[in-house]
Amino acid sequence: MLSDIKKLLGEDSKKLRKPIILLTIDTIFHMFFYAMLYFVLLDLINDTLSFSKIKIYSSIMIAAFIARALVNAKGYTEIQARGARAIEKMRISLGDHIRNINLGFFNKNSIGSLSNIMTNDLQDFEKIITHNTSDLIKTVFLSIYLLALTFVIDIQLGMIQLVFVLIAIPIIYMGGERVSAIGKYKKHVMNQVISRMVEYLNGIQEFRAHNLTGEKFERLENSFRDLRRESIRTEVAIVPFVLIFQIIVDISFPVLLLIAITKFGVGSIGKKELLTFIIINIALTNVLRAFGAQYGIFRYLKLASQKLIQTYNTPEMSYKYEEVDFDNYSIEFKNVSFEYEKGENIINNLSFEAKEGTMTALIGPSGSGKTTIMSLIARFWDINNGTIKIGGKDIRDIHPDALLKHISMVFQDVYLLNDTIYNNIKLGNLKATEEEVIRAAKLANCDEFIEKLENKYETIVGEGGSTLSGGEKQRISIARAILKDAPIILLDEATASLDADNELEIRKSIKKLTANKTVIVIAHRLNTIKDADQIIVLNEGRIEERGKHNQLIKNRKRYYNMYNEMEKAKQWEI
Ligand SMILES: Nc1ncnc2c1ncn2[C@@H]1O[C@H](COP(=O)(O)OP(=O)(O)OP(=O)(O)O)[C@@H](O)[C@H]1O
Repeated sequence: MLSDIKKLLGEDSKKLRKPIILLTIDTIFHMFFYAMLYFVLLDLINDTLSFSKIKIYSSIMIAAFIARALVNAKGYTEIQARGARAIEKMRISLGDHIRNINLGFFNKNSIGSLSNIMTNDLQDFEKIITHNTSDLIKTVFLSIYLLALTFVIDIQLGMIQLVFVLIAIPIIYMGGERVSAIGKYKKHVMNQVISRMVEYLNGIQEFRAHNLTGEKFERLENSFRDLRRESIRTEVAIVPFVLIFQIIVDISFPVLLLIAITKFGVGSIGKKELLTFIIINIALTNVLRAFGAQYGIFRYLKLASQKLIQTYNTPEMSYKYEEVDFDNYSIEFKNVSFEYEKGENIINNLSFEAKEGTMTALIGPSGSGKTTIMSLIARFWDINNGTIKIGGKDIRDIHPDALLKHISMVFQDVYLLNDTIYNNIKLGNLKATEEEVIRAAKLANCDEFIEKLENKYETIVGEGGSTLSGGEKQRISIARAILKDAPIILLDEATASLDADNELEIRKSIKKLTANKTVIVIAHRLNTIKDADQIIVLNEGRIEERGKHNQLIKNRKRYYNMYNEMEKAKQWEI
């Protein structure tokens, strides 16, 4: 475990040494009470307990008590403060790490499991470093110390004591193994609860619309029930092992006492040794009991650090350059192949060039790979074969953050933070001035609807932007992109039926956003397609046709058919 702590906390683990040492010193002071008890009992037996001796013993006890209080207070406050600071840093670095991992990681880990890692696992790990580790170190240290003292008093008694400990330890270890096994499943159930809760809350509108709230809530309720069952199972799992462990520890006391008294009877140990042994044995029994209880908790909490290490060990996307300047912003795909899951090729040997300052429209049936191409340009995923170059530079050589500085993305599903409209637009460029933010809002045709709101730019938009219409949200995301002013624009046009006003506003704002930029657009509208410098028709991750509108119409193939479909749909709308 200490190696886990070192691995996860890095340099910060050294800062925990001091409070742990302080808390261990506290246990040494704790021993003073047993020492005093020994002397008092000895004096009572020898009838030598005088008032002056009582004064000395009391003073030592009071001094030990004060020393304990001081050391304990210092140790606990330091370990809490340092632990909390270390965990805060870990949260940030874990967030950074996850940001730079290939998105495949999110495919393999559900929302529930990721939330669990970022909240519960980190909290459990915090408990390990702020409470559990020092308590365990204390009990282990004290047990060894007391056991060694037993050997000093009498080797035979020490050996018998050791036998009891050696029988008890594997039992508590087995209990720990059981807790680990069941705890893993409990964590899995916990992930499911969070995932279903997110699913329920996100989809509540949809579920209501389809009269599914009852069924979906039942799904959620079932996961709550599973969690309750697993929580009880985890708690109960350790009980038999702790009980047997404690029975062995408890039995060891009278057995050893009997043997010690017999030895005293036959004269192989003296009165002093017998007394010392009794006191040490009482102390050791208590310490071992505490160890048993702590160990179960420790094994459960330890699961958290394993999950955290696993996440840390997921490699980040590699890169050669931390920052990059491009000579130009042409995008080139050369024999690119890509699969999300092994054996399922989604993009097949794809080659095309989108020249700087031009607009490339991607069209094709659902699932043909349009969104995937966008994600590959932004390096959310790394390709399996071929190269993607921007301005002649392979994007795999560039840090994902550096690459994204040159790219603006406007997607259909706009996610807004639960913050003011102003701050949501400013996300495009955190260094932008107020005038720049308002200018971008005006260019994106947001200004008019924002001015109608009671708190204008200071209006809080609600989680995910729930208080705004789809069109308004999309315009805010366009304002963001205008503010960012990146030379490459990846744009997924809205398919959702926007009202005519909204559509017109959005079209105008997109025109301003995309002027003179390298634009890749998933096109759903005829105007966009007609205006594009190049149209790529995709099917099953392959280019089926490519060219300008007039050219493709003449070809009379898939594009011609799709275009006619769109025309018909347009007439229907009218
Ligand atoms: N994260 C993912 N993990 C696994 N498979 C995925 C993932 N995202 C997309 N796919 C699969 O890749 C294929 C291409 O999907 P993509 O979203 O690129 O298509 P699209 O042309 O944009 O479709 P649409 O027009 O419906 O948005 C689909 O079969 C889809 O199921």
